[in-house]
Parts: sequence; C-alpha cells; structure tokens
Amino acid sequence: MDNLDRACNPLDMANSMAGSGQHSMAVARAAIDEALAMRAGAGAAAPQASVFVAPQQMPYIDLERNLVAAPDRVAEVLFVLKQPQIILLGNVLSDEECDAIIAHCGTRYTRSTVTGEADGSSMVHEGRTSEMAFIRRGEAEVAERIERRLAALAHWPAECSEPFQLQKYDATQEYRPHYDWLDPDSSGHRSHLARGGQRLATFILYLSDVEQGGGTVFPGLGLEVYPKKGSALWFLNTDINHQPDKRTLHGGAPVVSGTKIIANKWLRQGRYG
Ligand SMILES: O=C(O)CCC(=O)C(=O)O
Ligand SMILES: [Fe+2]
Repeated sequence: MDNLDRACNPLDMANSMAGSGQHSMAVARAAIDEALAMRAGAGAAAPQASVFVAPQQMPYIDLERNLVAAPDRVAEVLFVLKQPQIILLGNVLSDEECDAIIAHCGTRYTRSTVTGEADGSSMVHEGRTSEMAFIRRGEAEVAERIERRLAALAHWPAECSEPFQLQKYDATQEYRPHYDWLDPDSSGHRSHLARGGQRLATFILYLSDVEQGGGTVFPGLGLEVYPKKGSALWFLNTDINHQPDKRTLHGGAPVVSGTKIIANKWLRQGRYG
C-alpha cells in the first residue's frame, strides 16, 4: 500500500515482489489488485455494481505448476518462451468443443480482411488469403464456456476481449507475418484503439489438426508452432507498460495439405463492446 501511495507502477511492483522469490507472480498480483481496490474505495463512495473497472495490469497465465487449472478444465503447459512471452498450452479444448465451434460456424466464412492503415476499414489483402467467421457474444453456449475458461486462464475479464474470430485455411492459404497490436502511429488503427484499447495478448485456439504445413511462425525468433487440435497458443503483444512489442512478428504459414481452423481471441486493455 505504501508503494502504491508513492505511485509506483503496480505491475513493476508485482514483478519485483515475484522476482524477490518470496511470492509467486499470482500471489503478488493478487495482493496488488487488493491494494488497488482498497485505494480506489478509500475516500470515495463505494463503487456501484454497474460500474466496470478494467484491470490496470497485464493478463497472465500462472506458470507456477506444469498444469494450469481453469474452473472446468486443466490445461498443460507444453512450451514457454520468456521474452517475448509465448506459451503453448495443451488440452485447453476437448475435441467435441472444437467440433462444436466449427459446426456452429458452418458455412458462414467470408474472405479474410485486415485493418486498413489509412482509414481503419476492413480490406482484403494478398498477405491474408484465409477465410474468416465471427461468433458474436451470447450466440453459442460452447463459445461462452470457452470464453469463460480463457478469461480464467488469463486472469482477464471476458468483457475486455474481442469476440472469437475464426480463420479457415485450405491448401496454399496463409497469413503472412504481421503484428496483432494496433499501431498508435497509424490513423486507421487509432479508431480501433479508441474502442477497447490495445490488444495486450493473443490466444490462438487450434480447432483442427493439419496434415502438412500451417504452423504459426515467428520469423524473428526462429520459432514455428505446429497446430494441434485442442491446444492454445498465447503471446503477449506488448510490454508491461502496454507498449507494442516488435518481437511478436508472427504469421500463419501456408497450409500444404488438410484444413487449418483456428479461433483468435484478443485481450484488450479495456472493455470491448
Ligand atoms: O494462422 C495462424 O497460425 C496465425 C493467425 C494470426 O496470426 C492472426 O489471425 O492474427
Ligand atoms: Fe496474428
């Protein structure tokens, strides 16, 4: 509390508490969340139930153990890169859940788009040749359940995330290397930033196995993650001060044979509505 009163950055404090070895990151952040909530309450009227306060820090996955538990499922930590943070989790979805999401989207796919740099509009781009479909919030029970699971795994409210975006790649289709963070220097991205803030973290849910090709590649890191049905890839798009991290350049390599279907979930700084 004293440090908070001296206006230290809460995330730096959590990192240093955890770094001192006395506390896990989860315990450190919980303590700081509690102190922030107390400070917000002190001297002010009790917050109304309808007032939504976005978390101030970063979403995080608790890596204390090799298994990470959400209330309704236990996932496995399969791979961790520390800087930039990239985590591969296995067993996040059951095969039935993957199939149910794919079935829900049926044939509603349309050619994928990217956000125009100039005006922020959605435009077809030769670098993204897949097809996409969205699942609106409240539309499918299975999507709601998985959204709650991801929110628990990432310690981040579902309200502060974009609805699921599915991407379907058939043979030859790809998404060339790009960033998921929105560029504050691009006028087109600024309108998207105004709605929910920066994309702090990405979850890519692999909904299908792919016979050949279709890895998620990080060219600057020499890393390729192979799609595996039910696994989820997580990475932080920004540093702890919410500034874009250029090391997160990534793409979807061309599918050679089979069909790759993923669901993207982007975690925002604030409420996305
Ligand atoms: O297809 C992939 O593995 C990556 C997809 C991606 O980066 C995106 O949709 O933003
Ligand atoms: Fe991406």
